[in-house]
Amino acid sequence: MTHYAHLQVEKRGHTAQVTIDNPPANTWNRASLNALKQLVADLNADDNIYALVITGSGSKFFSAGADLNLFADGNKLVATEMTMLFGEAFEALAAFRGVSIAAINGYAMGGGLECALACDIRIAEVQAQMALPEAAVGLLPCAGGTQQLPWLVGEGWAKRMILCGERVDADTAERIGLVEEVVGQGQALEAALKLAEKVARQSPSSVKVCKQLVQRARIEPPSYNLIHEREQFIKLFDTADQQEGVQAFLAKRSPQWHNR
Ligand SMILES: C/C=C/C(=O)SCCNC(=O)CCNC(=O)[C@H](O)C(C)(C)COP(=O)(O)OP(=O)(O)OC[C@H]1O[C@@H](n2cnc3c(N)ncnc32)[C@H](O)[C@@H]1OP(=O)(O)O
Repeated sequence: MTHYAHLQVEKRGHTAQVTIDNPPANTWNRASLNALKQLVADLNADDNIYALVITGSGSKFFSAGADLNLFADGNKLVATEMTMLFGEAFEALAAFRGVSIAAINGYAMGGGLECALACDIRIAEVQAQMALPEAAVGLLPCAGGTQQLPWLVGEGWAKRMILCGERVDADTAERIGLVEEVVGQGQALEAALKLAEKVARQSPSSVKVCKQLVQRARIEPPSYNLIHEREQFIKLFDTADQQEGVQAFLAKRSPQWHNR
């Protein structure tokens, strides 16, 4: 299997289990961001993969964000390169064809939280802590944080986190809509994999289009999207999965998806 720098990848059925593995804090650097971009491209090309679960290695960090050593000498070329790499990697993750689930097993800080924000669903362990603390070190969240966070938690909480450096615990994160589920210590991965199994019971053709429709709701007005929704519904009838889904239901059997 291809080597992905600082990422462990294991395919389990229809799910790709991805572990950010860059001790001690699972920080992001050039190699791991390039690897994530390549990995998502490879998973998009694998018809057997319907879901991606991403977590951090060890029990303390999901990811502490960018490796701050990269920004120590004020090099603008490095800043430009890193913000491009973050953007490309996390935009690729957000556009993943299937469903992405962040299993937040510890600190998710800065670019670590932004990685989770690029996923469709977030599950946090009870001891996890989340923050966008870039302003505390003279930076700003440049991997989607200023745009994604307010969408999920509203402008007030986003400003508390981005402008005041507030760190939220898992229960607060659930209350404000930053994560959808809180589980016990050491249980995020298992919970995420279970949810991924539910994804595998849905038609991958439907899931792909539904995800795009939901994401479009952020940028296009409902008047336009409602028309688009109807068009996409009709287009699904070109897929083998549509035929299979309805026929399996009527025949009282489990569907066998084709991903086309
Ligand atoms: C576009 C994206 C931009 C960004 O992401 S900018 C970076 C944003 N992230 C941060 O600012 C988080 C920085 N880290 C922390 O604040 C702390 O960590 C925590 C609160 C998360 C945990 O604190 P504690 O329990 O005291 O652990 P520890 O000793 O600070 O961390 C263990 C080792 O990990 C290194 N480390 C942690 N975060 C980073 C980082 N972001 N870049 C480089 N190294 C990091 C530390 O230095 C240390 O290392 P050693 O054991 O050698 O002393």
